[in-house]
Amino acid sequence: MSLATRDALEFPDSDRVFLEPHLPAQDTPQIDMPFTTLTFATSLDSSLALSPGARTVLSGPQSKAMTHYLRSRHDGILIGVGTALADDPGLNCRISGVGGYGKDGLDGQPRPVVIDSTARWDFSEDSKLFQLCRQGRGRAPWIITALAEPPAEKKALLERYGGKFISLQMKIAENGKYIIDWKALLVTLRTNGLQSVMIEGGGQVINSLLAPASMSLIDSVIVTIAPTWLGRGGVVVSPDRRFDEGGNPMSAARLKNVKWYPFGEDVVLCGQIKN
Ligand SMILES: NC(=O)C1=CN([C@@H]2O[C@H](COP(=O)(O)OP(=O)(O)OC[C@H]3O[C@@H](n4cnc5c(N)ncnc54)[C@H](O)[C@@H]3O)[C@@H](O)[C@H]2O)C=CC1
Ligand SMILES: Nc1nc(O)c(N)c(N[C@@H]2O[C@H](COP(=O)(O)O)[C@@H](O)[C@H]2O)n1
Repeated sequence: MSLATRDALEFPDSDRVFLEPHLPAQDTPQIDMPFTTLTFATSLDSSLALSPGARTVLSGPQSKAMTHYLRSRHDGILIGVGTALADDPGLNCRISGVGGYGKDGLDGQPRPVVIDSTARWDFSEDSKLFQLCRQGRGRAPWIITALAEPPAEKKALLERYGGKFISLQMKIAENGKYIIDWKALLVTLRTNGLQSVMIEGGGQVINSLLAPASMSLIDSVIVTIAPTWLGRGGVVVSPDRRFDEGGNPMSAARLKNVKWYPFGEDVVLCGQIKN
């Protein structure tokens, strides 16, 4: 076995079948917006991680391979800067047979996209993403920022690896935080060539995307549920509650066309957001 394939993950054809209806069609071009999949791994108490700074393994081996297969089926993979800071993630696809893992080029490798309104991610040549770029096993990130002029040094490093900053106008909330317009972001990603994007997290990204104004932009939801409780204090997926016309609380969002697939010790839930 060659060095290139020794650490590759296997995801058998038999496991791919159930995912197909939930994935972007391979031969249907997306015109204005990319196909958007919301996908993450959660605990039984809806936590993504033990704390905002903690890289936490939830997926078992089979669902981890599934996540990498999903990465191979999307042009882009989007996270918030909180995840970049906490995890120093690779955000590449390690399925056997994609570019860098048994094949030349970068075929099957998604474009990492990081929402970082104020360009606070202090990446360097040592960041995992850039190591993978040097090894021919991943693409350089696009960083979505509210700054019209991102820091020159970071810009130069990014561009050296084929990445870039994308400046996008963002509103500022009362608490001083930038708020992205999800539709504008997705249109921008499509304009930049991405036909499909998987949104992995973390908590702030998912909770804001599941707000009434943006949840309809999600085409597919694929969630891995791991048989563990992380306990209080974790990074929780729990969007703001909604209220009906009478002021009574109602669910924030609900899925339709739901399918559950046991996968190793985990269960994978697929569905679409109910409008
Ligand atoms: N289990 C899983 O599948 C995953 C777990 N995680 C975990 O999640 C944790 C990180 O989550 P969070 O701390 O919530 O950070 P996050 O990854 O959601 O990033 C938060 C930052 O992203 C930007 N951002 C997010 N939403 C925005 C919006 N609507 N408008 C403008 N900017 C926005 C802001 O700069 C914000 O500070 C990490 O511990 C990571 O390991 C992350 C992804 C997947
Ligand atoms: N699917 C899934 N299962 C878990 O248990 C996880 N902790 C995550 N986290 C996400 O994957 C990123 C790490 O990716 P690399 O392995 O470094 O490529 C991490 O940053 C989260 O986005 N996902």
